[in-house]
Amino acid sequence: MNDFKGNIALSNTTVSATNAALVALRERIDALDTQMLALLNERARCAEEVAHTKLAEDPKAKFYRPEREAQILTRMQSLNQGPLRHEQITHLFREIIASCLALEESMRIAYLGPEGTFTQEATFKHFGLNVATQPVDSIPQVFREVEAGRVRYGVVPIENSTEGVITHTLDMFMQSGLRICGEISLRIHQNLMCRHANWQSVQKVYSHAQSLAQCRYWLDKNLPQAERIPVSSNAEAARLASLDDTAAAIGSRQAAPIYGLQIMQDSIEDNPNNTTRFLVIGDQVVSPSGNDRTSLLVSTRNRPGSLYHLLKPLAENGVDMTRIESRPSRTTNWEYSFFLDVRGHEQDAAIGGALEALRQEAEVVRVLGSYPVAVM
Ligand SMILES: O=C(O)C(=O)C[C@]1(C(=O)O)C=C[C@@H](O)C=C1
Repeated sequence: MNDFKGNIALSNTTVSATNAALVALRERIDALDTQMLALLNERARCAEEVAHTKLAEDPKAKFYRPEREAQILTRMQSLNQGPLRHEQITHLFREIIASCLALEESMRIAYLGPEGTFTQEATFKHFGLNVATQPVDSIPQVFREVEAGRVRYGVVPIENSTEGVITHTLDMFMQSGLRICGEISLRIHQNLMCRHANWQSVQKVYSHAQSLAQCRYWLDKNLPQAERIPVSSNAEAARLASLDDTAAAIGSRQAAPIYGLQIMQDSIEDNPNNTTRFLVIGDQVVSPSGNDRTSLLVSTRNRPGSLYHLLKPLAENGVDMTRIESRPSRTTNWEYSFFLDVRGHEQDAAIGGALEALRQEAEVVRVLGSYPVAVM
C-alpha cells in the first residue's frame, strides 16, 4: 500500500492523534521561537553596548571586526552537533552578526558589479543580506570607492580554483595603499539560464570568459552547436540572453530573477570543487584571529638567485607559504613583484622574523594585510 492509500485508510482516531502531535510540536516550536527572539534581542543589545565601549576607547574605532566574526563562526561550528549542517549554522550566525553590526554602524560595501555577479553573492555571504551595497564597473573602481571614503569596504575577486589568479586585482595593490581585511571563499555553481524551456536549441551562450572556461566540457557535450560569446560579466550575459530567444547565459543563480530568466540546468561547472576567493579591502589593520593568512608584496631587482633569496627567510623562520604569483613591475622593465600568501599573522614572531630578513634582501616589502582565513 503506498502512502497516499495509507493516508486515506487512516481512521479518525489516528488522524486526530496525528493532529494532536502536530499541534504539540508547533507549540514547542512557538515556545522555542519566543526564547530565541528574546535571546537574539539580548545579543543585539550587547552589540550596541560593544559599540559604545569601542567609541569610548577610540572615537574613530572600527566596528567591523573580521577576526572576532571568524572566531564566533568557528566556535559555533565546533559546538554544532546537528541536525543542522555546519554550513547552515554558519549562514544563520553570519546573518545574526550582520544584523548586530548594522545596529553598531550602517556600512556601505562596493563590489565588482553589476548586480547578479558572483562578487555580489560573495558580498552578501560575508556581510549578510541586508547590507547596503554599491555595484561598480571595474576592479580599479572598487579600490577608488574605498580610497575616497564613499564606501567602508570593497569586495574583489582574487583567484579561482580552475582558472587561476585575477591579475587585475593583484596589479591594483601595486598602486593602492589599501589593505586586505578579510577573505571570502565561495563555491561557484554555474547555471545555464534562458527565457524558455527549449535550452537545447540555443545558438549562442553568453558569459564571462572565466565562466565559459569553467564549463568547457559541459558545453562541448551538451551545446556543441552554440557559439560561446565572452562578455564583461555574467550579469551582462544574463541581460543579453533576456533580449534574445536564441541565446542562453551562464552565471550565478542570483542573476536569473533580476533578468527574467529561468534556470534550465544548474551546477554545470566541470570541476565540482570550483571555488573563487574574494578579498575584502579597506583601511583597517585586523587583529589576530588564531587562524590567519598574511599577504605580502615583495619587489626585487632581477639578479641571479633573487627568488631564492626572497624565499630563504620564509623557510628559515618556518613560515608556511601557500601561494606565490609574480607580476612584472610597472615601473622598470625586467623587475618583478611577487605576491606571497603565508599562513599566520604579521604579529606572529615567525612572520616578524621573516619580514625583518626579507627587508634586507628586497627593495620593497609591504604587508598587504593579515586577516582571518575564510570560514566556510
Ligand atoms: O565583538 C565585537 O566587536 C562586535 O562588534 C560584535 C559583533 C557580533 O555581533 O558578535 C558584531 C560585529 C563585529 O564585526 C564582530 C562581532
